[in-house]
Amino acid sequence: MYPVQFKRLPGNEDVTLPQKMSEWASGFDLHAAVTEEVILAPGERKLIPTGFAMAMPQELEAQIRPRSGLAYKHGITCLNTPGTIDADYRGEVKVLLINLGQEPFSITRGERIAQMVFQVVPQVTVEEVSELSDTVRGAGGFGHTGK
Ligand SMILES: O=c1ccn([C@H]2C[C@H](O)[C@@H](COP(=O)(O)OP(=O)(O)OP(=O)(O)O)O2)c(=O)[nH]1
Ligand SMILES: [Mg+2]
Repeated sequence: MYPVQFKRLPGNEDVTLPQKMSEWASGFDLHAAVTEEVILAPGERKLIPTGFAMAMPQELEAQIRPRSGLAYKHGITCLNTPGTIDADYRGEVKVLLINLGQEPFSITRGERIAQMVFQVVPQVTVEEVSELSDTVRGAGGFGHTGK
């Protein structure tokens, strides 16, 4: 178990902190901390506040992912999915939503807009080299094995 801390930001006492909606859910649902109703027009993107900041062990990251229900029913997704929350970030967590649907979408305070999944990030060493090891695939990519 990795210890993660959530800090409610001032003025957001009424906004639910990230929470799992079922016992074994991967994601903690994130709630909008908008002060008034926000409308996303078709094609429009907006950065939505969540009203909290957090701290996690340095070997973790958090990913901000869309909710499939909003994507399926309304075409609402995260533009930068998965959004990356670095372990050393102490600012407010925000969600970059975009409306890929045909209708305006309304976001009200407290509504669940996205989810956050924690991941372990392997620590690596890097070095610059002049030759890489050979593989069967080589430089083939972008569909070179067929459709
Ligand atoms: O969906 C997101 C993505 C990022 N962030 C915050 C946390 C993250 O640690 C920081 C930087 O994100 P990222 O590295 O993706 O953005 P950047 O454009 O590289 O900014 P920076 O130069 O600050 O790293 O912004 C969010 O709150 N929500
Ligand atoms: Mg960055």
